[in-house]
Amino acid sequence: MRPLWNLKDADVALHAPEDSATVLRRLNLRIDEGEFVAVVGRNGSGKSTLLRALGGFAQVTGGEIAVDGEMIRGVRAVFQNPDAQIVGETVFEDVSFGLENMAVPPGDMPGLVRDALAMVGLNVRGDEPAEHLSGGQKQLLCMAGAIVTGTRILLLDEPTAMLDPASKSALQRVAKRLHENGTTIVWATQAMDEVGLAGRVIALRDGEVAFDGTPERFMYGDGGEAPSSPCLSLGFRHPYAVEVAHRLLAAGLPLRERPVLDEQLLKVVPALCR
Ligand SMILES: Nc1ncnc2c1ncn2[C@@H]1O[C@H](COP(=O)(O)OP(=O)(O)OP(=O)(O)O)[C@@H](O)[C@H]1O
Repeated sequence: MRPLWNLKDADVALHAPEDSATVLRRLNLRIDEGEFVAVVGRNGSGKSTLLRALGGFAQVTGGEIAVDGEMIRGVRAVFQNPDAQIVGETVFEDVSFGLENMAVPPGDMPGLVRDALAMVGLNVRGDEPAEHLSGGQKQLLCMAGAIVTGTRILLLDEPTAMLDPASKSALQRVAKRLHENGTTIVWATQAMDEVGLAGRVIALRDGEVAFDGTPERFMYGDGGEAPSSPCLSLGFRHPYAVEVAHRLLAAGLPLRERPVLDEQLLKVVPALCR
């Protein structure tokens, strides 16, 4: 696969080297086109800084970061604080901002904006002032503004943090669909129940990579039977499906798969009864 980012011994600081301490140290990571990567870690571990570095918004102060410049040009990011990203006065103005930059004909914009709003499940009028939206609705608005451009690379920083369960599921489905259509997604999260959406987990601890592997290995470790895992070592709890599976394994039941998502657990358990 085509590498989009290749970090070699990269140190990353938030601002110019002279006024900011290094946040990420000696990162060695390669992320390829088409990957869906979950970036996890406790508060302050450096998830947002990594996304900023990938988006070109943070300083690489040591080592190197090689990027596929042509692909990266279209990258779209949704960061944690939606208020800092909303640029339009109304919903329509905000979502269409990226289209204006791409010189999309004005006549095409209403349909594209409508589709993006429907896709993220934000049911508000186009002329609604953006400042009237709730925190979660603003998060969905930013997501609509990111996907309306048809971007092939999405950087999402805890995009479901402010969402109710239905909106959270809807946004996860959107990400899944975009990924199936080839979009590269880097998704920072603290919600262990969404780690299984990704094909790869990068866990950060104190600015360093503490784990890089599949969601299954993150939740079950290398042995699979013991109730310990990189997930627990990093201070997180197993999501429901993993907790149940660990208990079934501890009870001696022969699970053929290692579920990470609830829907995977729902397939594994009936197989035990056959
Ligand atoms: N604007 C800033 N100025 C100075 N230090 C900052 C700034 N933003 C973040 N930091 C520091 O950089 C480190 C990493 O922060 P970062 O936001 O990348 O972590 P995070 O894993 O995304 O955290 P969270 O889960 O709380 O969002 C922390 O030690 C934090 O204090």
